[in-house]
Amino acid sequence: MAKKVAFVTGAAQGIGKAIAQRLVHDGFAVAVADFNLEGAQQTATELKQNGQAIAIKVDVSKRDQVFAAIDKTVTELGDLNVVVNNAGVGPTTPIDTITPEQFEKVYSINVGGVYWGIQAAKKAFQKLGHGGKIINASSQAGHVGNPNLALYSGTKFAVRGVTQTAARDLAPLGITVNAYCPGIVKTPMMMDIAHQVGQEAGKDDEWGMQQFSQNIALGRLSEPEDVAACVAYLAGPDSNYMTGQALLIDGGMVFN
Ligand SMILES: NC(=O)C1=CN([C@@H]2O[C@H](COP(=O)(O)OP(=O)(O)OC[C@H]3O[C@@H](n4cnc5c(N)ncnc54)[C@H](O)[C@@H]3O)[C@@H](O)[C@H]2O)C=CC1
Ligand SMILES: CC(=O)C(C)=O
Repeated sequence: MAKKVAFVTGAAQGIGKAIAQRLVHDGFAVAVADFNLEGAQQTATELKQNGQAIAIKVDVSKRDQVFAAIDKTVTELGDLNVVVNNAGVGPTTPIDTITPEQFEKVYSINVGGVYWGIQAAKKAFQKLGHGGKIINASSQAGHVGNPNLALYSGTKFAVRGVTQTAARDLAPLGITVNAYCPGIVKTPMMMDIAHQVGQEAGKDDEWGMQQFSQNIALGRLSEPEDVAACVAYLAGPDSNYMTGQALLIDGGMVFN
């Protein structure tokens, strides 16, 4: 079987790292792309014990950097089949505290990074003469408004909209576009959010996390690997007849 190549952003840690690990396990050569080059290199070194991986520094909010990172992936790994636009930031932003600078930063990364990843993937797939799969990070917070996350939640609703429209635009090229919507995942991002929510209420991190974990039907927080398993499905042939979807992987928090 021909080698498959995946490009994963935000793969130095957390969910992106788990996705990169799972895709290598599934036989992909993986480009670990992150703003944090040292972390990306560390992940790539670990992945190389089980397969092929490279590390690439990229700021996903910068269109030119995303195109250059995808070009580098094709040059070094020889193909491109899957692009996972996973990188994101999640500051807590009570509605009246949002500044133009925060708005610019969070939308540039969480939404801009998805637009640039889609454009660069489309260009590369067309140049390579085949279709491909684009997979974007949304969230349960992109299905229901989460308290104190007005800015973040807005970006994750936007990612669902971008995913649906891109799915329609790119279907004639043999490109599918889907999103994954994790619930509360034990990663550095979620630990930071729990810490901030706890501090604002004069409570500790554990209390902060409990505010998010109360309504999970399956009764536990998510591991990054829970998300990676569903992304592996979106990256593989079993999801070939699926496009424009936003898959909820939240242990049963949001039912729609
Ligand atoms: N942790 C959670 O509970 C949930 C996370 N998500 C989403 O999943 C994705 C991954 O989240 P986590 O792993 O939890 O986050 P994390 O904060 O643990 O890791 C994010 C990674 O993205 C990288 N990154 C940040 N800004 C970047 C930029 N401009 N360019 C390139 N890389 C950049 C960071 O260096 C880091 O390695 C995000 O899009 C997040 O919004 C969605 C739902 C729940
Ligand atoms: C960080 C996030 O996506 C949450 C709380 O759903």
